[in-house]
Amino acid sequence: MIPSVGVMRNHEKKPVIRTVGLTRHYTRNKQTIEAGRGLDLEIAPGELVAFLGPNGAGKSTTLRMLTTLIAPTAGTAEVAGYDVTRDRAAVRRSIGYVGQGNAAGHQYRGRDELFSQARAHGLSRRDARSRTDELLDAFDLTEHADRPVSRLSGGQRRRLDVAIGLVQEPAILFLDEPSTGLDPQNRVNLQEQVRRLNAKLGTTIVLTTHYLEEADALAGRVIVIDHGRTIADDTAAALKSSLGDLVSLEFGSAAHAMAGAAGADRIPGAHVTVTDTVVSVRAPFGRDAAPGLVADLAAAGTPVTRLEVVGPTLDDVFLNLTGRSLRESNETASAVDAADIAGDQNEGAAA
Ligand SMILES: Nc1ncnc2c1ncn2[C@@H]1O[C@H](COP(=O)(O)OP(=O)(O)OP(=O)(O)O)[C@@H](O)[C@H]1O
Repeated sequence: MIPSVGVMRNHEKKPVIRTVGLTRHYTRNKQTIEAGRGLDLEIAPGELVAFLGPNGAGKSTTLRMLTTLIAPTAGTAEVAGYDVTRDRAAVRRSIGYVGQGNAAGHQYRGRDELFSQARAHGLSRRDARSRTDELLDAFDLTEHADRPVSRLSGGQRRRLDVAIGLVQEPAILFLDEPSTGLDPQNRVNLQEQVRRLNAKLGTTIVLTTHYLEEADALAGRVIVIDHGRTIADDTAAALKSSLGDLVSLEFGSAAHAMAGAAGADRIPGAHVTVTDTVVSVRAPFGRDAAPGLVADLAAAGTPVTRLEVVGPTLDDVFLNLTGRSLRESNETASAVDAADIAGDQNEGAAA
């Protein structure tokens, strides 16, 4: 059973993000694209939330509405108590936002970018300098800090982008695919920074990702988005445990496999499929049930010749919900021509 959608976990705290029926349509080649379809959402202060979904699911669109960069077609959203349509300036003052592109200007040094951001947010020269050094160090950028941004690698620029988003220690931080373009080591480094910010300062963080592992490892709450809709909303652990383990049993013959399938069917909540001599069983607590099942089948003269138990991944959760693999959906969607949508990307960007 998939847990409730759009439920705020901490009911004692007033939500800092609340959406009701949040909807966004685009028109492309005279066709309407429903990038956001009636999102109802409440996020409490201090939550670390990942929007997980394949390319084109509507994650960025949702983030761009919440950060006032684009206007909703319908529905409402409040961020930090301000309406994203009526109080855009107040919303912007209350948040940090790191978009998908490299926001850092090219002619400046990374150090200067950070320093000017810190000054722009009201820090004294001394504090701005120490904040700059702290962020350069945190993102392993110290040795690259005095090079023009144009000469940094894509991964280094991405880290600088995120560092810039963290300068003013916002109460609410939105990160649009912060890890894209980073190598695994820098990805872990970034995740560590995000986690620390959340834990140390209680910053509410909403990030988008199509990395299953990232959502799994980092976020306290995973909101799975597909075709502009929320299709699941819970902790990664709860989403996975709702699905259960996958137990594969191999037999010496197809007849034994049929007997195995009948035995596996008795496991509570089991979903059993048979392919030739292999029986696949998806069941909550399948791992715990497997030894007993194997023993029973051996005693009945239909022994298992090979056993494998695999815990569920978030990809399995997505597959179960949509009938598609998240990984494959990403690959397919990546092939779509991005040039088509470049037209109104910047709509509403000027406050
Ligand atoms: N400016 C635009 N004009 C027209 N269609 C758009 C525009 N921006 C997004 N779309 C479409 O809206 C849908 C949702 O896009 P969105 O960028 O929100 O998805 P996403 O989940 O963030 O994907 P990704 O992981 O690739 O960033 C897609 O079908 C996309 O092609």
